[in-house]
Amino acid sequence: MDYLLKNGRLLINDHLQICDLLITDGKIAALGNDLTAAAATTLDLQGNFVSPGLVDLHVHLRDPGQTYKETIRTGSLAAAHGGFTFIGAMPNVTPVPDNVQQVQTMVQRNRAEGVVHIGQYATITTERTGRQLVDFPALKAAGAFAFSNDGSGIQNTATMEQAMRAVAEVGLPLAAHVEDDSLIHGGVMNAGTRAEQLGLPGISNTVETAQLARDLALAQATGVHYHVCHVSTAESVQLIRDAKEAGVNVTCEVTPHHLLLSDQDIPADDGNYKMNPPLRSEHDRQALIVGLLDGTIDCIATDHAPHSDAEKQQSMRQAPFGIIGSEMAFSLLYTNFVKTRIFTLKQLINWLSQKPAQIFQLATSGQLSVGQPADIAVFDLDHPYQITAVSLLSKGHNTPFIDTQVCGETVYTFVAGQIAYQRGGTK
Ligand SMILES: NC(=O)N[C@@H](CC(=O)O)C(=O)O
Ligand SMILES: [Zn+2]
Ligand SMILES: [Zn+2]
Repeated sequence: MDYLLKNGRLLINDHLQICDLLITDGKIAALGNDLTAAAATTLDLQGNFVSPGLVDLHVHLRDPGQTYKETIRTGSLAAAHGGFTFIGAMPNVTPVPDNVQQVQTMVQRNRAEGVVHIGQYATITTERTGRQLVDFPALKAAGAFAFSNDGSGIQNTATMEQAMRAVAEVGLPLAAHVEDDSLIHGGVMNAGTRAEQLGLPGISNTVETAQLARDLALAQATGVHYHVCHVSTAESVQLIRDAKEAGVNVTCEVTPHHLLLSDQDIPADDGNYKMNPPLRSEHDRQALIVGLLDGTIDCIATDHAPHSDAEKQQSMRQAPFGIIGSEMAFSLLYTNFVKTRIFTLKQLINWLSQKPAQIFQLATSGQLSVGQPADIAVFDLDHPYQITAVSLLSKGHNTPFIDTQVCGETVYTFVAGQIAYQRGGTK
């Protein structure tokens, strides 16, 4: 079906301006005022904001293996609910996409069962453990869009060095979860005064930065496109800033929760505040904001990590790491950073759309221009709404942001010109 979107507001020359947008054959066919198209279905957007579809380089779909937590279907519906039209699916699923057949299976299933575009990560090592590298060229040919062992760091330096050399050859990004296992000591939240008050074991910043420093040296030597997942500390931002200045081919992402919360916001021993990396200090949080604003941090990715209610209702000592993020990322960031004038709307959309698409060289451009695929999100910037558990399309409800009042509700998400989500539509 073709659509004529009337009276939306688009960012044109840094300003929101009323503009119509015509979608035909899955592409943006025209932009302008007073467009008409007899054959298209007309939708009056009533001044709502028309954005390029958002791009999330980091989600966990749990399928196959843990489909009680999420499936390709529910995870992609959650993404569409948040205005995302492309997501990168992490490979910490069972069976592991570490071989040609499983990567091909995942690529086919993502296409058949997902309601948004899905890029499939293959692992770096077999079974996402040990030192046995995957067959990088074969997995690229099988359809992997990048490589990652997300969920764990690569502990052995020689393994990482060889992986980087091989991934540099195939020309895809290597997305690293940086975490030195020998420094964790059973920590479950950020080390510091809040962990001491709560009597919980802490995770130091060096768990992340020690391995990051190692990796940056290896990235410089190998020339690989090294992408750092969920950067969380001030020291990491500085290391990446220095590396970029030295010409290292490094990019990185930050999550909404690390931008929004610090460990001081953890009210009690509550599993919904447990994620990896943990919520850090206020000093770290401020450094992440500065890092985004000065270009050290390239983009925002949710690290959507669904778990069951029963798993997350436990103490932080027992609950698994991770919180959901797809469905509230834009609203939370818009409300807390754009409405408060810390970010402009243009900056936020750049970090959530154009920039991630550009650094991973995706087919989706993150831009609204004639001829581009019609991957589009429409947001209501003006009317506040409440994030509620019942409104979520994810199987997971594990987020500290339930019952938060925000603006920026998704009204429509179009993927390749078709409606993937619409407000008030059926589940
Ligand atoms: N972020 C998390 O706390 N958890 C992720 C793994 C990961 O992103 O490292 C998960 O798969 O649950
Ligand atoms: Zn991770
Ligand atoms: Zn993750």
